[in-house]
This record gives sequence, structure tokens and C-alpha cells, in this order.
Amino acid sequence: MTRIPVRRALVSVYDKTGLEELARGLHESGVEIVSTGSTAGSIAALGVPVTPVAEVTGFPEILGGRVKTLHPHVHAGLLADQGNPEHVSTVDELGIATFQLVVVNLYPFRETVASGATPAEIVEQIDIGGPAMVRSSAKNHNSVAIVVDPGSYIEVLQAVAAGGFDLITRQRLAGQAYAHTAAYDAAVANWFGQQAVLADAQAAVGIEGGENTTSNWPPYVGVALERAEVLRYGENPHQRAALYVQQGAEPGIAQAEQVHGKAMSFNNYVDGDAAYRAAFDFDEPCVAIIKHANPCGIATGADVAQAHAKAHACDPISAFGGVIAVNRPVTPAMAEQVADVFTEVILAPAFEPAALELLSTKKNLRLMVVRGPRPHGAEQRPISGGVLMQDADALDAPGDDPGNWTLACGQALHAGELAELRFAWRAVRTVKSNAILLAKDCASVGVGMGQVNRVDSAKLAVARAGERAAGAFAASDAFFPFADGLQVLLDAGVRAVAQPGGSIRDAEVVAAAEAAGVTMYFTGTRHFAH
Ligand SMILES: NC(=O)c1ncn([C@@H]2O[C@H](COP(=O)(O)O)[C@@H](O)[C@H]2O)c1NC=O
Repeated sequence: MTRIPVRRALVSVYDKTGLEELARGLHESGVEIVSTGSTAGSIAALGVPVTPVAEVTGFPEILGGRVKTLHPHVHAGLLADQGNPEHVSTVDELGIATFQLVVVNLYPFRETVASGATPAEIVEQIDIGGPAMVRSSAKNHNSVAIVVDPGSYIEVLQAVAAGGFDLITRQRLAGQAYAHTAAYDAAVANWFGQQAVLADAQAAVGIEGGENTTSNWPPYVGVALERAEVLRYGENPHQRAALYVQQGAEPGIAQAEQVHGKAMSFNNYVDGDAAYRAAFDFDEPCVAIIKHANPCGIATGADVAQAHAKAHACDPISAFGGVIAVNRPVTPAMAEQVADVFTEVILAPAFEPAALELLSTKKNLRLMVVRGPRPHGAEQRPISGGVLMQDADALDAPGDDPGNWTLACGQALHAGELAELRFAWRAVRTVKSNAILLAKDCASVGVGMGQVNRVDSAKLAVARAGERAAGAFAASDAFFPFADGLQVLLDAGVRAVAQPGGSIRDAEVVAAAEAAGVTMYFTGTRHFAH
């Protein structure tokens, strides 16, 4: 493989991490370093020889740094194919020296947006010259190696000392470089999109009839995904699969840190995500046990061990091979309970040392550290040929506060009972629609999920609860279109029901509850989850 010896390098970095080692190493290998303003200043301060880029261009940096490397003496030096005799003679005639290595990292655009800077400050942090150099060098990877990641300087110095970069490495670096500028431009485009949304919203204020409905979503959304892991297989063994993390996204399970166990599978991630969302919906210590993206047990408790015991008791048969999420650090007491049950994954914000030690003896159990709370931004759902976007179904709708519920029939519940019904209401939204959840003592006791009619979901919940259905607190993720589904719950002896209300047959539904002497609240909010 042909290596291209590095004689001349262009270094222009905003992030000066590792710059000292890089500059010293390049100099020791006999490489001439050309550099921009403060990068050159930092290198010179180390006592390492450096040529300021203005000496190469014969032009000062102007417009507050907007123009420093945008010059033919730089870009021809980056773009000349050093294996092409015509290119070589052209640059020779014009007295342009070529580069074999370019090290660039860009102005911190995303960080500046996140810092709450003004639009003018943000715009100034859109790097122009940097991406131009990155793209020129990457295009000309036949002659130039382009490095955008301060984490790869050691590899860079090794390659330089070994006689230069081979073609495969230059191609790989070029790919990384284009991914880097693409992600950067996507972040810039997304910011401009957000500005457009804000401008539209401001323009809509005062328009009679109110709200701006057309432009609440940006005209373009750039998503940059970086492969974090190749998975053994997908949902089934014949499907290939990989995990990608979304750059700039709120951290979630894709960014979780594995502290024990074999590699996560595709299904572990899917179930883990459902478990994470469920457990982190609660402020109290909460444990959710998930199978096939649905809870087979969810409970809150005084501590995580109690919450786990209650969640497990909901459906011990289904809990076998489950994925567990907990919204507090795992304690030794909880770890002892879990150790007795075959479990695929536990996700938690932390594991107490003794818990970690105990659970680490289980070689098939995966332990993942996740940072809560669950992401609240917009959610994407791929469909064939596109993506649907929606606001995350946060638990902040008026109907999520029992204080806003309407008593449809029966005696108002006292505070303790209302807390039970509130638990059922919060927990049911983690269940795939049609969803019916029966709870007692702030623990699910029967869950009916994913049925194509509400009657079957009710039957399933009641069947799973068995005797526990009597006196249970029931929640339905959407209204009862007829009284039949509710009747299943009433016949099983539930104590109270929370449901959105809003069916054209509400009167029939309420009459059925009233006849059974059961309290029913309308929440006014629906929580479908598909
Ligand atoms: N305008 C230009 O010609 C230009 N050339 C390089 N840059 C950026 O300037 C930064 C380095 O500048 P300095 O060495 O002055 O800290 C790098 O992030 C680089 O991407 C430029 N800045 C912005 O566009």
C-alpha cells in the first residue's frame, strides 16, 4: 500500500486538546507546520517552529477571522493531486507548496447554541474556512490525509513516523471528515430551521383566530447518526443490525454505559427503551419489568427493593427473561431479589458497589447505566419512505394531574385512593394500545396490552389479575367506545376507573359504572402508545 510521506502539514484547530503533542511530534518527524492565528500562536509558544498562514497567502487574516485560509495558496496546496503531473507543474509554476496532512477542528457551533448565545454570536460561530479545508483535503485524499478528531493524534504521529498514511487510511479519514462536516452543517441547518419556526410563531401572534398551525415544525431536519456498535443480529437472527447514536440528541439508552455482561442485542435495546421510559415516568422509586416492549410489572415503592418485589409479583411467569429498568441506584437488597430471576438486562442510573458485585456473578445479565430523566424532545418514528415527528408524550398534560380530573360518577376518592388511581393512570401509558391496567398498592396487578379492541384488553387485564382485580384501580389509555369493555372491569369488581372520556357513548359508559357503584374519573387526556 502506497504511503505518502508527510513533509508539510496545515494545522488549524479551535479545540487545542493534544495540540502540544501533535506539534512536537510533527516537528520531530521533520514536518513543516503551517498554522492559523491562535493555533500558530500556541505552537510558537511551545518553541516549535511554525509558519503563519498569512505568510503562505501573503494576505492578512481579515474580517475578524472570517477570511484566513480561504486562499488559492492554501486550497491549491490542498487540492493538487500530487500524483498528477499537470497539477504538479501548475502548482510549481505558481509557487504553491502542497500539503500532505491537514488537522482541523471547527468552531463550536452546537456548544454556542446550547450556551444560550445571541443569534449574532451563534452566526459568528459558523465555521466557513475550516469545513472548506476539510472538504478540499478529503476530496484530495489521494494526496492528503485529513484529521478532524483530536482523539486520533497518536495514530497520526505513528503514521507520520512510519513514512506517511496509506490509501486505505486516507480514505477512512476522508469519510470521517465528510461525516463531520455533514453533521456540522446539519446542526447549522437545524438552527436556522428553529429560527424560522420562531419567526413564524412571532408573526402569528396577533393574527386573528390565533395559532400558527403551518410552521410549528422546521422545514428541514438534519440527523447525523454515528455507528456505536454492530449488533450480533436484528430482531431475528437472519437480520443484520447495528446501533447508531444521534449526534446532539438528548442522552437516552443509546448512550447508556454497559458495566457488566455480554453485548446488548437489538431486542434488549428495544425493550430497554420501553423499560427506561416506563420507570423514569415516576418521581417515586419505580421498577418496570418489560417483555416485548410491554410491562409485565410496574410498581413504585418506598425503595427500589420494595418496588421490584411488587412489580415482579404482578406476573412472575412473564418476568422470566425480562428487561428491568429502575429510576434509582440498584441496592444490594434489590440485587438479591433479581439474582433469583433470569433477567436479560437491568438499566439504572447507578449500581451500589455491593449490588454490582453480586449481579456481576451472573454472566448472562447485562447491566447498563442510564442517565435520566427520559428524553422529552421531539420523537421520530420511521415509516416506509419517511419519518413521522411528534412531541414526546410527556406527562404534563392537564389530564395527568388528578386535580384536573372530572368526577363522572360515584363517590369522590379520598387522597390515598386517588394516589392509587394516579399510579394506574401513569402506568397505563407505558402499555401498548389498547391498554388497560389494574393496580393495587401502587403496583400493576393485571395488564392488558396491544389488543385490537378494548374488550379483549380488559379481559386480559382481569385474567392476569385474577382475584386481585377485585378492589383494583383501573386505567384505560383511551375512552371506552362502548360500555362492554368497562363492563368486564366492573364485573371483576374494580374499585375505580380513570379514562379520558369523550366517547359519543359516554352516557352509556357512565351509566354502567354508576349501576355498579364504581367511581369513574374523566382525565380529558389520552395516552395512546403504538
Ligand atoms: N475563515 C477562515 O478562513 C478559517 N480558516 C480556518 N478557520 C477556523 O479557525 C479555527 C482556528 O483558528 P485559530 O487558529 O485562529 O484559533 C479552526 O476552527 C478553523 O476551522 C476559519 N474560520 C472560519 O471560518
